[in-house]
Amino acid sequence: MPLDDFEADATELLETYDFLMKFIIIGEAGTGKSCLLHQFTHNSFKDHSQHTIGVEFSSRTVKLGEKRIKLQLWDTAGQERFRSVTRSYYRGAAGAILVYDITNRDSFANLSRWLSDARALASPHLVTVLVGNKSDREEDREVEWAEASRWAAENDVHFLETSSLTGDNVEAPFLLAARSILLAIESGALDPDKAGSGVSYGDRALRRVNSSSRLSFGSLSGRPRKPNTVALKIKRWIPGTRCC
Ligand SMILES: Nc1nc2c(ncn2[C@@H]2O[C@H](COP(=O)(O)OP(=O)(O)OP(=O)(O)O)[C@@H](O)[C@H]2O)c(=O)[nH]1
Repeated sequence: MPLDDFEADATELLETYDFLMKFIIIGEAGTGKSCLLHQFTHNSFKDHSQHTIGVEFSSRTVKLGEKRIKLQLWDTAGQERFRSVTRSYYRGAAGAILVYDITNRDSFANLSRWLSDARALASPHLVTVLVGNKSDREEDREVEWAEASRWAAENDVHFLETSSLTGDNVEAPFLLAARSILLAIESGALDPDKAGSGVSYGDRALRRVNSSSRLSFGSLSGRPRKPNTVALKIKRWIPGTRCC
């Protein structure tokens, strides 16, 4: 294959996706949200992490089965003084990664407040994963795994522990949330076409429609999309002539 073709293919693979999902990362200041996200997006520990000011954005595309999912990741500041700003980013989130620090009991005690805020403001189908971070500091543990697991079950959220320092389990919360959201789409509980769902169809899905005149999501969605939502007409206008 000529090098140019190969590069075009590689670029296309990197940039195309089936679904775009909005995620928020929330929880008390200092629990390791930014470091968790940095491990997930850069595969390394973020040295000398500073408090987040307001909100920071990053993204990563993951593969679940045949589906490519682009995750839009909004890392929010945990400090109280930014709360009104950060809350405004909850709107339309499909997934929430709710982080506490296993060595800090206060960060666990405040979880209910974070969760109720997120549920009030994000997508009605919000999928939440509770993350107990800093699992590498076992000797300083203040929150037992069993207690957190119980809280998660009572509040209907997924749960796992991670270490942003060692990288242990850092991909799991994001993949778990994305998978739950995909299942909700498949079951018909979540409609990506609906405003505020926190999910939208990606360019890969659209391109497949353009090339085959029908959408193929395999088992993910049996419902065909309206053709007029994907047809894009571009008319060329030459200066000096009448347009259209
Ligand atoms: N040992 C250990 N330290 C961690 C881990 N994750 C983060 N830290 C440390 O915890 C501190 C806070 O990390 P951040 O990622 O900045 O915390 P944050 O939740 O984003 O804080 P805000 O932006 O203020 O909300 C930093 O000193 C990190 O080095 C971890 O998994 N293990």
